[in-house]
Amino acid sequence: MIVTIDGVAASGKSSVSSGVAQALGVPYVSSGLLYRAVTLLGLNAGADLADPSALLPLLSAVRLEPLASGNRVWNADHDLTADLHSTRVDGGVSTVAALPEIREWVDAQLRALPAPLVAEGRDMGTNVFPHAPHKFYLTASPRVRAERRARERPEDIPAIEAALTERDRQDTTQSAPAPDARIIDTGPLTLQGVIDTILNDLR
Ligand SMILES: Nc1ncnc2c1ncn2[C@@H]1O[C@H](COP(=O)(O)OP(=O)(O)OP(=O)(O)O)[C@@H](O)[C@H]1O
Ligand SMILES: Nc1ccn([C@@H]2O[C@H](COP(=O)(O)O)[C@@H](O)[C@H]2O)c(=O)n1
Repeated sequence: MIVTIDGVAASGKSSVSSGVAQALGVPYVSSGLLYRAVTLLGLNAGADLADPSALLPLLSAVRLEPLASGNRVWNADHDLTADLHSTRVDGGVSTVAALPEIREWVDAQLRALPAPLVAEGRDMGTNVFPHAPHKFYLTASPRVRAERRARERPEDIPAIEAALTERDRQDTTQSAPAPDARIIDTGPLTLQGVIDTILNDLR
């Protein structure tokens, strides 16, 4: 069984997926972490983030470890996870994610993972696991999402909102909801409310 949870930046995908996965007793995978890892390694290597031939050689030892409690991304024996959610990575990840060769590499990592699984990202329900029986798509207004993100990163809310809106724009190509996905506006809901909405659907 595979559950896909897609949505725009900071819509709650990771937090909701973690809660759903823990309730189901299965792992969840945050596909965005793989794109973030490619971006971080590219930045650290001084590589052109638009050049797949500069990025792919950096990925030979990268692997994602999906756990019900959270994901970890390793480069050989170096845990990258703590460095993946930063404004620096946010600024380059959409450029990396636009590369077909990188999307192909990420998709292969994801499809190699065993079911059952909760998979979150932008295109889990449309491209990576199109035959998943349960698909959800999370939305919320840019301002709501910025206010939520501001609680994690002490930055100016209008600046966060502008950055999220720009990332949404750059991600448009891969971010459309699957036609058979249930769309959930998370704005009026608490985090637990979104998790419960999905769990009730799965019963
Ligand atoms: N329904 C909700 N109500 C209140 N806070 C929420 C809700 N959903 C998520 N949050 C909070 O919003 C923040 C962003 O959530 P999360 O990181 O899960 O989003 P995301 O879609 O995975 O983000 P990104 O796309 O950047 O990876 C977190 O602090 C999370 O706890
Ligand atoms: N399935 C996906 C997941 C992510 N991306 C790109 O990665 C960026 C970071 O994703 P988060 O979920 O951690 O915000 C995102 O902005 C996309 O550029 C993707 O293309 N496909």
